[in-house]
Amino acid sequence: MIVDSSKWKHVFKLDPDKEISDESLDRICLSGTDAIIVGGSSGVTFDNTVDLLSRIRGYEVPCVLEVSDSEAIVPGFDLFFIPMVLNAEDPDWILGRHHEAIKEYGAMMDWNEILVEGYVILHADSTAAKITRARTGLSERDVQAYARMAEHLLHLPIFYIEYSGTFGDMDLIRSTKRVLETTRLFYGGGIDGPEKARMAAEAADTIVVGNLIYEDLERALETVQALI
Ligand SMILES: CC(C)=CCC/C(C)=C/CC/C(C)=C/CC/C(C)=C/CC/C(C)=C/CC/C(C)=C/CC/C(C)=C/COP(=O)(O)OP(=O)(O)O
Ligand SMILES: O=P(O)(O)OC[C@@H](O)CO
Ligand SMILES: [Mg+2]
Repeated sequence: MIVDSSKWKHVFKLDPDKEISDESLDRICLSGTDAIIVGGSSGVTFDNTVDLLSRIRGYEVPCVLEVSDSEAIVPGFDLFFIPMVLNAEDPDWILGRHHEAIKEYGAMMDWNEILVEGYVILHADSTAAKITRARTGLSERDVQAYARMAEHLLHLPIFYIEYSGTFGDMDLIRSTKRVLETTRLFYGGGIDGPEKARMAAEAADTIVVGNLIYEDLERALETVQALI
């Protein structure tokens, strides 16, 4: 069965490069979140991804692999999200790596399971920004233009504003959402509890909670309840 991500309001992002106990994972998977995304910008390997998938697979929650390294593509997820970093200065992260991966896996890919995310990375100090050499000093009009490109030029299902590690500008998220019609707006970055979860959920379609899982599990779980 193909999972439908178009109604998700809250997702947790688990990093295969970080440790999580069975008890914490159990609470995350049973929290009522709409889905778990498995992904990270560094240290993601085939082995640590298989390990995390096999532990999440015991639960019913939909589970997505957000591919950041073609050596760590593991079959068996419900969906695969493929980031395309629209504001990357290094074109490798827009289409280069994707071309290499499709050369290798193209013949065996089930395209119905694959969703491309148009990413705009805005936190200059994040690993993702450094790796991709993201142009982070963008104006509101720049970001809106990327959103329109994602929707109308590229027909992408997801536009992802990534502030990984810091809480972003909610006015920018709101004004970007206004220019999107069908493409879903994902927001991630610095959600450190229910208050910010609510603020972000009012501005974006789907919010992503990552680091907080590893920093304060109780508050991470409260971000799910905050949206109910
Ligand atoms: C049968 C079978 C094997 C089927 C699989 C088929 C399949 C899914 C094929 C995929 C084909 C494909 C097109 C793959 C893409 C390959 C690839 C490497 C693309 C590049 C992705 C990319 C742009 C990565 C850059 C980094 C990035 C944007 C990562 C996204 C996640 C992110 C930002 C996480 C935040 O990370 P965190 O760890 O929290 O770090 P910081 O806060 O420090 O930034
Ligand atoms: O880790 P945080 O800052 O919550 O960010 C979530 C997600 O957008 C990371 O890709
Ligand atoms: Mg993280």
